Amino acid sequence: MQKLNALVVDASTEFRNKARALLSAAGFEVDHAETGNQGLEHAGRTRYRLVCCSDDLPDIVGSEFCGQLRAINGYDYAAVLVMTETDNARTLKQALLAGATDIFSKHDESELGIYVQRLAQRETRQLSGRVLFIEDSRVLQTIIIDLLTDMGLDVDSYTFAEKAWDAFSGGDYDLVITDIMLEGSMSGITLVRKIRRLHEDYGNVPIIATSGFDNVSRKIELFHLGVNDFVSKPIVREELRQRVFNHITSYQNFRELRAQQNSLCSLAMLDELTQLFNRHALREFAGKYLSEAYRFKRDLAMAVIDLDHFRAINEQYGFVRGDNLLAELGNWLKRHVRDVDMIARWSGEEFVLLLPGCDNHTASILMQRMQKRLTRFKPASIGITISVGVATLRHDKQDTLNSLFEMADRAMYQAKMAGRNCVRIYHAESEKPVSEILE
Ligand SMILES: Nc1nc2c(ncn2[C@@H]2O[C@H](COP(=O)(O)OP(=O)(O)OP(=O)(O)O)[C@@H](O)[C@H]2O)c(=O)[nH]1
Repeated sequence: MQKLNALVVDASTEFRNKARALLSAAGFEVDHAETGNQGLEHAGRTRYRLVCCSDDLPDIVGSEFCGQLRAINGYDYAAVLVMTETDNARTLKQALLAGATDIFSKHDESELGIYVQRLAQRETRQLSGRVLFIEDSRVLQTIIIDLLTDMGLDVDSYTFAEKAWDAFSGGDYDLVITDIMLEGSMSGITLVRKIRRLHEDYGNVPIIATSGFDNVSRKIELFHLGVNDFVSKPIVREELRQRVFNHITSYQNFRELRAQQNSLCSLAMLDELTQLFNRHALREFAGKYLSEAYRFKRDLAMAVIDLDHFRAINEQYGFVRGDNLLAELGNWLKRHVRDVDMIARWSGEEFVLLLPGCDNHTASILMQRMQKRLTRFKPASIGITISVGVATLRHDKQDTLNSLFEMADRAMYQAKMAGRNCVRIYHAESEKPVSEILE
């Protein structure tokens, strides 16, 4: 990494001191010169990352200084800032044409301060991340691996796209840099196409294409294919460095945001105590269960499960133990329902289970089985029983989640009335839960 150093060229001691303070605060080591020629001499001896000069030097004008500075070896990519008293468009144009990076007013130091802070942050920020790099020229491979490792990145380098594709399938990369024309049976274009076909977790990785051709229509084709950026050969080290920096940082920011979004989403969907879905999540996902049942004319059952005498359990063992019981029960329920089912905590000690493909009879047999297993399970070492109400979707009545719940809840209430620890089915014909007890 190049040293973070700067040269201030200005005849005014006051301005030199101000500029030195700003640059030092941003982390630059600062040298100074009073005239343009002195400045050029310094620049000839030391390669500065940033040069800040007045447009009104005692010996040469600022634009001429910029031109001569750019001609010195190693100054192609240095930041050259011209400070002016008279902020006008002509000075700006002249300075930019002569090779200045930007022009700042001496009357507003904050702009210069922001610029140097940003530059220092970019220059000193060590990246971390993994790069998949495919290049068949050994010389170029060495140069680019050196650049990327210097930036703090881990590089997996390949000569053939086939091998790179194998590595990509098993790796978690933050960037892919691939030559488009590669030796071997798979081209860089095929590799890009394969990556972009993947699921978004991997398929969104940024891709920089490199190639010796510099044809605009081919570049546009590559963008259509899904390439994010293009660097022509011969590759300019500094250009690639800046592009890599931008792609890696924005992709990592994007991933961080997505992870935050997912965790917020699961926080909003999960019940904290039992780690089951909450009522909100049930409402969110039930639509899919219902619409599939209607669309494919399939059965959909709902079971409302309520713990018996939980108030007495709380009173006997304490609320904390009651909480532990609910947490263990949540975990147990998750493991004891089928993958296709959805279980949610509806309220305190009441749970709702959606059972796609089950009619009343099948659902009640499943619930009866669950009841028996649960009696043996003893969450938090407390023997419990449950009362369960079961109902199925009535296709002719266009039931909703609410109406399905109402029926299953009424059946559950009947189970309580019948002495608890039993399953009751709601029967649509009579609009009343029948006294069918499954024990
Ligand atoms: N520990 C604990 N208790 C809870 C929680 N949520 C609700 N409860 C308790 O669950 C009990 C529910 O009591 P009731 O509605 O009378 O029901 P029950 O005692 O189970 O009686 P039945 O349902 O008729 O068998 C109340 O004492 C609530 O305080 C919770 O998150 N943790």
